[in-house]
Amino acid sequence: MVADITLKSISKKFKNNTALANINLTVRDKEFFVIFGPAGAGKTTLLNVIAGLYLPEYGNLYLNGVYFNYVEPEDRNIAMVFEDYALYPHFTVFENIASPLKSPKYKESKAVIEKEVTRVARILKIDHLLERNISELSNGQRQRVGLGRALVRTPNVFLMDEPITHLDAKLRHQMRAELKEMQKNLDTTTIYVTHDYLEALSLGDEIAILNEGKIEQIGTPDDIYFYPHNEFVASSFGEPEINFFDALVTDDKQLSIFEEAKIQDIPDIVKNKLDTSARSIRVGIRPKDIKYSFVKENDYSVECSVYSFEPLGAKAVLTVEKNGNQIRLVVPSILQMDMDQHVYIELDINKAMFFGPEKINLFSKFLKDAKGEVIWQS
Ligand SMILES: Nc1ncnc2c1ncn2[C@@H]1O[C@H](COP(=O)(O)OP(=O)(O)OP(=O)(O)O)[C@@H](O)[C@H]1O
Repeated sequence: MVADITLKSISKKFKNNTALANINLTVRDKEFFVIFGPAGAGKTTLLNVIAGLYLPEYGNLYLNGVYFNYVEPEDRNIAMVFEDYALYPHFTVFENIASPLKSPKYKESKAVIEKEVTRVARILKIDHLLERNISELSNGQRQRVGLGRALVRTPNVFLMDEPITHLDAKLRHQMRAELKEMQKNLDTTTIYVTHDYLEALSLGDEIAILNEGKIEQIGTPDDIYFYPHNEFVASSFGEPEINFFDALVTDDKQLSIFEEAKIQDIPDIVKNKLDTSARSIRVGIRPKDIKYSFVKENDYSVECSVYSFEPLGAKAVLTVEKNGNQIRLVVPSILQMDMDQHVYIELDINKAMFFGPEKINLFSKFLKDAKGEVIWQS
């Protein structure tokens, strides 16, 4: 069953509040497509538009190239999985998973129901729990039953809205791997909403980043992490967050970030993009790409003072202060630094990203035309 979905110029308002503004995207058949964004970005609204629960004010939806704005939700063959599964608590796992197949629309035979429920329960590794009541399950097991109930219908498309957000960290990690494998086995187009960047990077074949109802970028996890289109995307992916520095472009096309220290020669490929007339640029460097030392090692060393030191197992997040700005680094946790202690840092300019006017990455591979349609992505 082929299921690709295209959204063209979709807009949706709630009174005066624009929840979605000119959304253009294509989800390819059998793709695991992630919609990522902060609270209130419009993620759930977008799923609801695809499911048919909201009609967009403007724009068209296509399923396999066929216009489907006015197809009723129940006729779209789209299964939605929410974080809150609303299971029947007094029924068994089997009965819960089987329930969609007993609805007037499907009314499957007993044999078909038995086969389908067993198939799905095996994929979700809950086949040993089929006779248990929902009230006797852990939260993680309940979430799987909820997924199972969506899976038995073999829909064209799955829509999943933060289905594992409230599981504990260990189980979430495990479920991430299982969801990915499950999707491969099921061979079904999946659109998955999350505000967790690790979930987005590990699950998505492609990720759309939504912010204030607009698409900031669409791309593969590598595109998003290594070529973020703008500062918003760069700062949304990575923990601790990427550091941004204001830099001055000098006449000889070098960069100056700190008065007291030089910056290594920037690569020619970057020089060619720099505009000396603009004079200022923002440099983004991830915390793992800044070195520390306790003595001034060379002309590139910048003296800072320790603002905070957070041990996180083997690694620690060291925050230092320079000229009133905070800079985050990842360091080994055995270092044990004291507040206000002096340290030196060195930026690895070869790992830096460069953001120009409008906070756009000079090396962005994400281009849109005047109508907001993506015209090029590597
Ligand atoms: N039924 C509604 N009536 C009025 N405003 C709404 C309605 N649903 C959503 N909104 C508004 O639309 C915007 C987008 O909301 P939406 O729930 O789609 O965001 P989200 O990205 O899913 O957020 P979250 O991660 O918090 O669930 C928000 O400003 C929200 O307040």
